[in-house]
This record gives sequence, structure tokens and C-alpha cells, in this order.
Amino acid sequence: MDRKVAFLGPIGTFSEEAARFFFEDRSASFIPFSSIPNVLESLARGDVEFAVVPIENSIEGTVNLAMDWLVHRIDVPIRGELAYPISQHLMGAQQIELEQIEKVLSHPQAIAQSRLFLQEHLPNVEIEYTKSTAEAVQLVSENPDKRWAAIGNRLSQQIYPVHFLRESIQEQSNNYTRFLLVSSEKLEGKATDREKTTVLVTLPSDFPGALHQVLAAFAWRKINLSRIESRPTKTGLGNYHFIIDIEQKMDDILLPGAFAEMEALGCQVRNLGSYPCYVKQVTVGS
Ligand SMILES: O=C(O)C(=O)C[C@]1(C(=O)O)C=C[C@@H](O)C=C1
Repeated sequence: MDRKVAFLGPIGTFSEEAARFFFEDRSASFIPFSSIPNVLESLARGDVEFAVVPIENSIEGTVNLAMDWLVHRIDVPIRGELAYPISQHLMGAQQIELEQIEKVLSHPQAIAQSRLFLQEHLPNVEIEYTKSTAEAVQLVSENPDKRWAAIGNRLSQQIYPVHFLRESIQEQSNNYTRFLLVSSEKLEGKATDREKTTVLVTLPSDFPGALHQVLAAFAWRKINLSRIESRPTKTGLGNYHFIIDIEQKMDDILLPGAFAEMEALGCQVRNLGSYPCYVKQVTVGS
């Protein structure tokens, strides 16, 4: 039976492209949802077996909604990571000049990634945020009489009747978004040589050198960390926990030792998943 994979819709989003990458060598059905919470809740309810969500962009940083929902609202492990190259294109229902555009629609991440272009070429245009890039492209295509433009990917231009007005308008050509695959099942058999483990560490209370001691548990074991981020615990102003990406898979000695040391300090340690990491290479004309 086909595995069901939830992604942020409608069809044609970057999230759909990322979801298809994870399953490119096996059959699956891809199901669009209208928000990241709906994607993750459908997984938690068991309506789908897998969910794919964006977690961080190289220009704009963490997708807080996805990170927080994973940590606070559901308890399903991370099973894979994909660094996916992102090219943003400006599209219109008609081939109009930039000066004629009155409004630009897109997802806040896509708008942020295109800020320099917008400031230079469309500094006074109205910006409307949509739930996804493909939703913006769909809305623009459905309103051909309006002087609107959408920012989105090449896939959405193939799905919705729109034209390119400008291509590759993102701030940097080296623009990547990391997506996470979340599931109670493992995704077997997709080869990679890189693995990561992500943990959530909650400090017992604020005391001098607390974070230093947490980091020391990794440092003297020579365990490499690639990211540490503090997020509010949502229990009160000034209360944070730390999301730490560790550059190795869960083992029997080193990581359990580091976790035990942190727990001995009074920290809570939750393993959010140990998983393979993939990178999609940039293809010409993406
Ligand atoms: O709107 C989309 O196409 C998405 O898949 C969401 C999203 C994001 O939230 O970061 C994914 C990748 C891009 O960075 C822009 C938007």
C-alpha cells in the first residue's frame, strides 16, 4: 500500500518538491494541507504515515512554527533531513512590466528571501503574505485582471497558468532550505554518508555557567555540534530550552554518556531523532 506523505499545499510548493525527493525511488501519495500545524497534526492523528516540513532557511533562519510544533505539540521522531536549493521567481498572470505591479503575494519566507530585489525594483508595492508560495501563485493565476505578482518556484509555474516576470530573485544564489521528514516509521534504504541527532535540552533553572556545562558534555567527548538554538519554553518570559543538532547518529556510548552527564546536572534531555541527511544538488533551470 502507498505510504501517505503530508506537505504544506496547495500542490506546487517547495515542501511538495522536498517530499517527493524523500520518496523519489518508491511509491507514495502526497497529500497537501493548508498549514504546517495541519501537516503535523495529520501525522500525529495517524491520517498519514509521513510529514515533511521546512525547518530552516539559509537567508531567513528558523521556521519557528515548524520547530515549535515539533517540540511542543507532537511527539513523533525526525527521520530525515534534506537541504534543498531554493530559487524564487516572480510570476504574473499576464506578461506585465514591473512598474505596473501593484501587489506582490507570497509566503513570508519567500518574501524575506527576495527582500533586496523587492527593495530595488518594487520598493512601494503592497505585500500580501500567503500560507505558501504555491497559494500565492494560484491566487495570482485566478485573478488575471489584477496587477498582482507572486513569488514562487518553477514547479508552480508549470501547474498554474502564470508567466515568469523575473527569474532567480532570491537574495543569494546559494539559497537553501532544510526540510525534515517526520514519522513513527523509518525511511529505509536511501543512501547517505551523513547522519545527525537532534536533542532538546531544558536547563533545571538559570544558574551561572549552565549552558557552558551542557556544551562541555559534548566538547570533551569531541562530539561536533552544527547548531544550537534557544526557543522559549512557553512557560514564562525568560524561560528557554535549547535545540541542539549533533553531527553524528545515536550510538551506544558517546551520546548516551553526554545525555547522562546533562541529566546529572538536572537538565531534561529529549531525543527528537537520529536521522540521515541528504542534499539536493542544484540543477540548471530550477
Ligand atoms: O511556501 C512554500 O512553498 C513552502 O514550502 C514553505 C517554505 C518555508 O516555509 O520556508 C519552504 C521553502 C522556501 O523557503 C519558502 C517557503
